[in-house]
Order: sequence, then C-alpha cells, then structure tokens
Amino acid sequence: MPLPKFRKILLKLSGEALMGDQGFGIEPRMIQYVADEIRSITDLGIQVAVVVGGGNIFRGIAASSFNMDRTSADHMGMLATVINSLALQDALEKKGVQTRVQSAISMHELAEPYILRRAIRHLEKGRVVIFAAGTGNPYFTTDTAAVLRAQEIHAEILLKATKVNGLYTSDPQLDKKAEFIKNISYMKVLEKQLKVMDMTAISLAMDNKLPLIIFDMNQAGSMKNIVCGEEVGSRIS
Ligand SMILES: Nc1ncnc2c1ncn2[C@@H]1O[C@H](COP(=O)(O)OP(=O)(O)OP(=O)(O)O)[C@@H](O)[C@H]1O
Ligand SMILES: O=c1ccn([C@@H]2O[C@H](COP(=O)(O)O)[C@@H](O)[C@H]2O)c(=O)[nH]1
Repeated sequence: MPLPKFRKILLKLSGEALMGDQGFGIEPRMIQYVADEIRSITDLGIQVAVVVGGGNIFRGIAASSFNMDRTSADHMGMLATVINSLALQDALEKKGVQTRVQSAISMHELAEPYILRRAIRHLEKGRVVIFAAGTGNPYFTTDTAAVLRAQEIHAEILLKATKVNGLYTSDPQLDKKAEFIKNISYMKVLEKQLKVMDMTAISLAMDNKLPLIIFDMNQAGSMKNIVCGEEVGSRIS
C-alpha cells in the first residue's frame, strides 16, 4: 500500500461537477465515482473531511440578480449543499465508508449540528465528516467554508476538486489561450484576481498558510495520487 503524505485533509467538491453531463442536479454515476475516489483515500488511513458546493442546484448570487433578496437566496444555496451532502453520505455508506454529516444550519432530523470537537472525534475514529450548509451565513461561499473548516480541524491541506485540471491565467472554459499555472502564491492569485476560488477563501487561506491544491475531479486516481505526494494540478501556497 502506498504511504500517504498527509494525515488529515479537507476535500472541497464542486457541486457543479456532481451533475456530470446533466444540466442540473446529481448524476448517479458521478456521485458513485466520487464516493469511490474518496474511499480510495480513506483506505489509506487518512482522516478526510469534505465540503460540497451547491452550484449544481442553486447559487444565491444568481437568484439575487432576478430580484430575490440575497439572504433568502443564499439560504436556498446553503440548503442545496445539504442535499448534495446527504447524497454523498448515502453513496459513501453504500460503499462501507462510515460518515457523519454536520450542518452549519440546525436540522437535527437529518444531520448533526456543527460541533468542532465532535467532528475531530469522528475523524479520529475514521469517519468521513461532511460539512453541510457552508459557513451557515449568507454572502459566503462553500470555498470559504472549506478553508474555514480546514483550519478549524487543523487539516494539513485543502484539495479542491473541480471541473478544470488546475489554475489558469484566466478561466480556461472561456479563454482558449489561458495558460496553466503549476505553482503560485496566494498574493499573486489575489493580485491577478484568478477566479478558481473566491478571494475571501484565498485570503483566509493565506492568513493561516493553508496550502491549496486545485485538481480535476474527473481524472480518476487524482485524489490518491495527491495524498501520496504526486504533483497533480496546481498548488497555491
Ligand atoms: N483562473 C482560473 N483558473 C481555473 N479555473 C477558473 C479560473 N477562473 C475561473 N475558473 C473557473 O472556476 C471554476 C471552479 O469553480 P467550481 O465549479 O469548482 O465552483 P464552486 O463555486 O467551488 O463549486 P460549485 O460548482 O458547487 O458552485 C472552474 O470550472 C473554472 O471554469
Ligand atoms: O457559507 C456559505 C456557503 C454557501 N452559501 C450559498 O450556497 C450557494 C452554493 O455554494 P457554492 O459555494 O456556490 O457552491 C452559494 O451560491 C450561496 O448562495 C452561503 O450563502 N454561505
């Protein structure tokens, strides 16, 4: 068995990547695939916490542009992340991976409340902890929630699994001339306004020196390769 380089990681999953080829929601094949990828790293004995986005279902900022109150829209966005978290929990447990969902918004019937010490204990027992409902506050994103939770649990690194294979000089889905960046400092990402993660998340990571890796969620084996020390995707540090 390969030796992992990290003991505790936080994985940020893009909600949009869960919809696969569909225009909306969760594609069953994708959620199974993601669960397999996560299992490949829990099998190595690594403590894994997860934050899932909600962009495959609802983004607050999009709804606020058609005159919905931003706070209400963001509450809906946070609920979308709960839906994704429960889907991931189900897929992981069907594969024999023990999990707990902890929500930043109270919904006791379906998820534990977010309690840091309990989360840490679950991780020590080998359970995957899925942090749902972002930070629990409007005007934030799940990228910021991921950086925040990573710091609270003292994760050594944050892996952001997304639809592109790393950071580029501009959005590679919009600009064919965008150039790949292998390593970059937080400050340069902020100065150049590179939007693979939001600026609040980057500056919070910078303040606490949390390294970030951006990688392609559709590249099978990437998670395992990263935690075993291979250079995959882009590194922000
Ligand atoms: N400079 C850049 N380098 C790489 N990707 C970029 C850049 N600027 C914008 N992007 C875009 O950022 C996206 C990453 O965002 P992602 O879909 O993971 O969003 P999220 O908000 O974290 O998740 P969700 O889909 O749940 O809302 C990529 O798909 C890519 O198109
Ligand atoms: O702390 C948070 C996290 C998220 N939201 C809302 O949820 C959606 C989905 O999250 P993404 O990060 O875009 O995937 C987001 O658009 C916000 O509306 C939030 O309010 N607070």
